Amino acid sequence: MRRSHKYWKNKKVLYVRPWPFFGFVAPTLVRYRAYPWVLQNVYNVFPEQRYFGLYQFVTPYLMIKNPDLIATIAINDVETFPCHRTKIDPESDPIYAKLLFSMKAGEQWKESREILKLALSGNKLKNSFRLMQECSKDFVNYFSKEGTVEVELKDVSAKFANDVIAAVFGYKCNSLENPSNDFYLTTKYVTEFHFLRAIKFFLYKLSPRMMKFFKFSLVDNRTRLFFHRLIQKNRLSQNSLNFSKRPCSENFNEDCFLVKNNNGKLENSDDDILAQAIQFLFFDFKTISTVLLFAMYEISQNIKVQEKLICEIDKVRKEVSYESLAGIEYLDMVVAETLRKWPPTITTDRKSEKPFTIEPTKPWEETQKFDAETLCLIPIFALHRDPKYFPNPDVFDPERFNAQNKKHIKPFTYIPFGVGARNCVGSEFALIQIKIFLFNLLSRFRLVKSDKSKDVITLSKTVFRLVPEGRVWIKFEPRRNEV
Ligand code: HEM
Repeated sequence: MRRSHKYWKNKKVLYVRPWPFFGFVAPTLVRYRAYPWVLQNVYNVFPEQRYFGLYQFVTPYLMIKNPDLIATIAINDVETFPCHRTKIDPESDPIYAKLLFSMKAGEQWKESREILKLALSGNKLKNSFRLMQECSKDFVNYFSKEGTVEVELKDVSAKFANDVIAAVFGYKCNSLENPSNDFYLTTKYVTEFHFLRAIKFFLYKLSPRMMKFFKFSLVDNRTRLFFHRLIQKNRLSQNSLNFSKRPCSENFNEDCFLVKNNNGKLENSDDDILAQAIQFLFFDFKTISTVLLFAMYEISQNIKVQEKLICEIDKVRKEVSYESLAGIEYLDMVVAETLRKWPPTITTDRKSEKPFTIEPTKPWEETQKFDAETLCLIPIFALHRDPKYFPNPDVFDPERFNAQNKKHIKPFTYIPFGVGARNCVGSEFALIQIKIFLFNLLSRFRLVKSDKSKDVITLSKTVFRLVPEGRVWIKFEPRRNEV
C-alpha cells in the first residue's frame, strides 16, 4: 500500500484531513490530547459515515464505524481480512513471529490458537483459578495488617496482574511484600515502551532485513536469559523454585506454551515458551492491570454500585468456587461496564489480503473499491462511548448489562475482546482473574475516595494507551465488623 497523504483523495474516499507527516495522531504526539480522546474526536468527524479514511503518520487506514460493516469484515468476510496489521517477518525476529497476534492466518496460527485456547479454558482454567485465588488472598492479606490504607491504583493493580502471570510460570513472588523480585522487574522492563524499544520497532518496520543482518532482536538478552533460566528450573527441578513454596511442576502450566512445529508435532522449545511468556506479559499484564485499576476507581466513586456488589458477594459464603463466582450476576455486570467505559484495547485492526468492495446502503454512498493490504481500524473505545449505542456514555452504570437491558445492546457495538476469528483468546482467563480479585478485595474492604485524587480521571497524553495521568489514589477500608 502506498504511504502518502494523497492516498484517500486519489481513491475518492472521504477522509479526515491529516496533520503534516503525523496524520491524526499529532495531538497526542505534541501532548495536547490523550490518544483515546483523539480517536473519539476523529470517530465523530463524520457522524453519518459508515467508514472513512484517515492517516496514522503517513499510513492510510480505513476507519470502520458501522457495526454491521465490522461484522462483515471480522466474521463474514474473514478470508479477505484474515489477520491483524502487526506482522513481524519470522525471518527477522523468530520470537515475535510466534505471537498469535502477529501470526499470519494459516495452519500454524490455527493450531497455536487452539492450543492456547485450550490451555486458558476448561479444566486448565480451573487449575489457574486456584493460583489466582491464592494471589488474591495474598493481596488482601497484605493490606489486612493495618487499618484503613491509602493505595495507589496503578501500583497495586500492576503487582497483582504480575503475580498471576508469575504463578502460571510456577513462580510465587508476592510483589507487594517483595517489590524488587526478578519477575516483577522483568515484567515492567518488557512491557514499558521505552525510547530504545520504540526505535527498534521503527527500524523493524523500516527494514526487517537490516535488523536480521545486524542480529538485532526485539527481545533483548536480559529478558531472554531470565525466562530461559526460569524455564530450565521448571523443567529440570521437581523441587521448589527459590521463590515458590510448592513443587513447581504443580504450578507450571506448560500446556499454555505448547506450539506446533512445521512437521505438525507438538513441542515447546525454550524459544516457544519465551514467545508465549512475552505474549502473556503483553496481553495479560497491561490489559488486566488497566481493567483492575479502572474497576477499583469506579467502584470507589459509585457508592450505590459498591453497596450492591458487596451485598451480592456476601451471599456467597466462605470459599468462592469457580462455579459460584460465575453465578454472581452483578459482578459480571460491573466488570462488563468497566470494560465498556474503559476498554484497555482501544482499537483493533484487520488487514485485507485481497482487493474488496463496499456496496452502498445509503443514498449518498457509492460503490467503493479498495486495494489489497488496506488497513481497517476498528474503534473499540469510540464505539463504547457512542451515545447512539450507550446513552450517557460517561456514566458508569452496570445496569446496562442486566438481563433485560443487555438484550437491547446493538450487536458489535460492545466488543472489548474484539470480534470474529481473531478475537481475544484469553477472554475467559481475563474475566476470571478480574472477578476473583474484586471478589476477594470487596469481601474484606470498602473502597473509599481519597483526598489525594480528583473525582474525574484525566488520561495520559504521553502514551498511546488507556492510562490515567499521574497517580490515582483510593483507600481500602476494612470491613472487619461486618464479616
Ligand atoms: C481484559 C483483558 C483483555 C482484553 C480487554 C483483551 C482484548 C483483546 C482484543 C481487543 C484483541 C484483538 C481482537 C480482535 O482483533 O478481534 C485481543 C487479541 C488477543 N488477546 Fe486479548 N485481551 C485481554 C486479555 C488477554 C489475555 C489474558 C490473554 C492471554 C494470553 C490474551 C491473549 C490475546 C491474544 C493471543 C490475542 C490475539 C489473537 C489472534 O490474533 O488470534 N488477551 N485481545
